[in-house]
Amino acid sequence: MSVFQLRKVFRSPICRKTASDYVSSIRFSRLIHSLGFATVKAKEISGSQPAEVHNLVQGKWINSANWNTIVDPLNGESFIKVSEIDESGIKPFVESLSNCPKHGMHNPFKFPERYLLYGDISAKAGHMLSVPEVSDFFAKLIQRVAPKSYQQALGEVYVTGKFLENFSGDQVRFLARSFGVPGNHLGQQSHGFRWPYGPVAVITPFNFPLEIPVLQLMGALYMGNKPVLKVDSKVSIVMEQMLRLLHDCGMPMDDVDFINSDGKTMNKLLLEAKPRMTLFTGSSKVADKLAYDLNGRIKLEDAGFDWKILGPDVHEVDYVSWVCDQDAYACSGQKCSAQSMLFMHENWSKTSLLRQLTDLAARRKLEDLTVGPVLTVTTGAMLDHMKKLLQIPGSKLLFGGEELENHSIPSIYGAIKPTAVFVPIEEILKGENYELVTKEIFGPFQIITEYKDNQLQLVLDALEKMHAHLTAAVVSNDPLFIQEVVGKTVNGTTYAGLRARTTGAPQNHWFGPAGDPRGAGIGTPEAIKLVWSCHREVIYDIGPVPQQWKIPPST
Ligand SMILES: NC(=O)c1ccc[n+]([C@@H]2O[C@H](COP(=O)([O-])OP(=O)(O)OC[C@H]3O[C@@H](n4cnc5c(N)ncnc54)[C@H](O)[C@@H]3O)[C@@H](O)[C@H]2O)c1
Repeated sequence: MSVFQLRKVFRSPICRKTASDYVSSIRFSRLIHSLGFATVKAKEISGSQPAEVHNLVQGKWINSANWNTIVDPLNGESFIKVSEIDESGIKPFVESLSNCPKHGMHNPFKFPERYLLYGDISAKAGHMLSVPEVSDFFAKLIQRVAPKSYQQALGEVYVTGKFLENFSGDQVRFLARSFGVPGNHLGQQSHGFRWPYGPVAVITPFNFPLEIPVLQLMGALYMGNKPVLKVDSKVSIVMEQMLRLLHDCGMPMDDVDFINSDGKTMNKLLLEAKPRMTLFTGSSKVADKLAYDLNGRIKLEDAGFDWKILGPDVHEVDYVSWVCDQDAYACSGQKCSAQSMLFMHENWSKTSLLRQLTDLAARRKLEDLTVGPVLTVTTGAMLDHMKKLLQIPGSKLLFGGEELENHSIPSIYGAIKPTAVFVPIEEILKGENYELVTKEIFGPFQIITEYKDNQLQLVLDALEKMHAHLTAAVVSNDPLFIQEVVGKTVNGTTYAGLRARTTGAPQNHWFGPAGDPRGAGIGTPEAIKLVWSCHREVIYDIGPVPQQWKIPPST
């Protein structure tokens, strides 16, 4: 949008309204036409009525000649056609990013009205996601492409809506709050500002098709950047629809570019367009490649091998068993925060915990998607991994370890029952086993081990050797135990206390890895400021020069 157009928008009566005026004025019409933005019907997408996903660049929805067909993860039908840009088609995206200067679309000295615009857009979009018809639409659309239970999918929409509500009104401008420090003499003051990077890129994976891209994209926009967004094509239909909702809520068409492509094409786009910052959420392998290719101009939310320790104090076995089951197997274990390893104090082995974990896992079924397709690991790969683990002395299969029954999940995806393999703690630490045991299996799969009172150091040694430090849980109400474990570990999102869990990335607390200077965060004001802005100091020194001042000797 040009300066002229922007001024026109802000002189328009709509822009003089407050966000809440606007929300109330649209409430009635939204209830009737709340899906006016949508171009697909979540439930009706099928092999005979395939949906189409388009690209957005320089303010226009475009197609390429190249259509990637996505198969329904539940039955293998070709149900979505994604218009994918190949390497020959990236020019408009490169040009679009290049048109954004380093100082961004807005900053505290340029178009501050846009902070308010994004407060308004967030208010409207947050409201839209709270309309049952709209939240149901997104929950069902998420379920179609990243199958998970309705409650898990709706949870994703809820968190996204609450996040948007959090940044309504003046909250976007408060993100860019500056501070001042008095100087050494009259007229001098230093001011610290949050400054945008300008052209940026957001790359996100398949498992949270709405929450991760919306939270990161909006953070980028709030701070004044111009993002190009790339979501895994398997699920990009969700963000395509969400962008249409955001446009409906007042987001200027040319503020965000949206590209569907394979990883290689996106990599090329990044090398040519040279975004000043890239936020990558996905596997550590791609993360490390991009960190190298982009000379470190990147922030990462990468793999999670997340652990939970059950401390020596045993309480509320039913509750803790239920949380363990949810952490390991909700969304078929495809949360980056899923519990990958459970360290159980021997006191817990004497309780019904393991039996309850077995029973809770057995309740999960394909019909309600409490267990379902695994989108990045095949059944064969998961079962092979299990077989390798079972060769470790003392290891045993606790439950699962079989393919799901009566399913039509295509063989490119995985379909196994929730699985737990026990491996003795002493064996985990052995050099020849450690890498195998701590390999992230992005599916319903966990390792369980046991430690005795005098073996806590072995547990801490195992944690010290891990390379990913995303989430963790210390299940204990013993403050000295919590202190010992939290003090000797680094995970970025650590829950401590009886109700501790590993999963849970709501909008109200920081979520992200620690122990890596490239680590990003998501969700909170601190995460947005860290990832999407840099510090700029302006030192005002306006004088006056003292009377009688004379040129001093050189120093
Ligand atoms: N830390 C977090 O917050 C978080 C959140 C979700 C998922 N994850 C992690 O993501 C992984 C699962 O997702 P995945 O297997 O689909 O990840 P992935 O790394 O294969 O893909 C992630 C995204 O990167 C794109 N991509 C792939 N190669 C690329 C390249 N060379 N250049 C640019 N883009 C490229 C993909 O198309 C996709 O959109 C797991 O390891 C999981 O732990 C982490």
